[in-house]
Amino acid sequence: MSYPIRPMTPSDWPAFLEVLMDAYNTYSSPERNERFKRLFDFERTLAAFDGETLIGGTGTFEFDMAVPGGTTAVAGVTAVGVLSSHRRRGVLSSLMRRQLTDLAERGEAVAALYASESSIYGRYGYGLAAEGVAFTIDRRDTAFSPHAPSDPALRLRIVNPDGARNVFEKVFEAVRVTRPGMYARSTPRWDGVLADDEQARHGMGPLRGLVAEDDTGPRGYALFRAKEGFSVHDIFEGELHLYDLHATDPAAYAAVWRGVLDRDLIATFKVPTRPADDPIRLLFNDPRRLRAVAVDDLWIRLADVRRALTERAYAAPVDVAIGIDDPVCPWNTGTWRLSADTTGATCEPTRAPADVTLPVNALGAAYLGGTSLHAWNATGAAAETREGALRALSTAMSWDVKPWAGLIF
Ligand SMILES: CC(=O)SCCNC(=O)CCNC(=O)[C@H](O)C(C)(C)COP(=O)(O)OP(=O)(O)OC[C@H]1O[C@@H](n2cnc3c(N)ncnc32)[C@H](O)[C@@H]1OP(=O)(O)O
Repeated sequence: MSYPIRPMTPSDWPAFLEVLMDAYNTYSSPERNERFKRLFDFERTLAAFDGETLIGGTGTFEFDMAVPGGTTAVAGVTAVGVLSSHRRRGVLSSLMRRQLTDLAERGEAVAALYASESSIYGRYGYGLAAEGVAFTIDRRDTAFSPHAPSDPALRLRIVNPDGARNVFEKVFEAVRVTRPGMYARSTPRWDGVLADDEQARHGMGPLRGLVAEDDTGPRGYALFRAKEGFSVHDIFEGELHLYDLHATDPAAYAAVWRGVLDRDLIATFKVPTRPADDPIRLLFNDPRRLRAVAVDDLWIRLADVRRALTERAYAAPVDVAIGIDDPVCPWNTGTWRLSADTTGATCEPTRAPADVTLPVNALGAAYLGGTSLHAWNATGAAAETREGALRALSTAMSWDVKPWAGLIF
């Protein structure tokens, strides 16, 4: 059966919410729904219909996202859901194909998403491009190394997050361009970050803010929630969840972390996601005590390979003909000559034989600089016909700052 697809209008919103609630087995408060709606540009949504009934949908946000060497426009794919009565009939596949076609036609070369399950999006040409780490830290194990930076000019201040939004924004804006994957936060996006209703709390206490500043202004901040707790012997064993922590310089970074870790009466700190190369691992005296677990961060799909490859810089000069077979976005199929260096790149179709052949997922996975192509070669998914070409491409696509978006959308 085919299910016609068209962009949603505001009048489709209640039906779309019903689909999402059903698909995600969840409930969302009216306040949260309203906040969610404010994030959407209806022209960037798509819905599938069975007769008059909306049975599946998705949308994209327009992000200014950091990539190696700068920032570029990236479509952030979100709110993918299909009514449970209509699953496994190809609705998602139709939505994905249409969405990627629309993006490429609009000149948006790169799509990004957070996947609810890592088995879903590979078939549409997405590759896992960024990984984060989650930490569970015992309060007794948080000593810093004696080499941790410090600055006596820094002061810590506890703030009401609502009243300190401009402080967070200032620090975040300075930091976000430095790490591939981080994206600009619009006002409604900050509304979501700072939301503090019952649902946002997930059983924890109110959102609290901590700012590190000196006479020149803010240099770092953290956003967290805590929950008091007790052992059977009435010993305080509270828990703290750290959500957002950014700083403009090493001393402020260390000061904000210390300000969080030094809170009394907490037994365990949980940090759902940090960058894989988070410097906290170098600051801890005994880094293994951070008890790190890898978590998926961004999946990337090159909707327009040619254009996407010119929208980032490269770590080393490279000149390579890349063969791509892309059944989902057939306009990408062919051989592309990438000539690039540390300042930029050109990418043109070529009749020359390919030096390397890659699935489009591999290019997506490597796009933000965090994934080596070696493993793709080792699984047989990628291959080279010119010796050394794959390693040269992999080296050029790598980047010294690990990618991470750090905020699910
Ligand atoms: C970016 C985001 O928003 S991530 C959120 C994704 N949404 C969810 O997880 C909500 C709950 N799940 C759903 O709503 C649906 O099951 C969806 C959207 C994941 C899939 O929708 P469907 O319409 O059933 O997918 P569709 O029928 O097009 O399936 C296409 C293929 O994906 C496979 N597939 C679909 N869902 C899954 C899954 N959850 N896990 C593994 N494979 C899956 C199908 O088996 C099919 O495989 P095939 O191509 O080999 O035949």
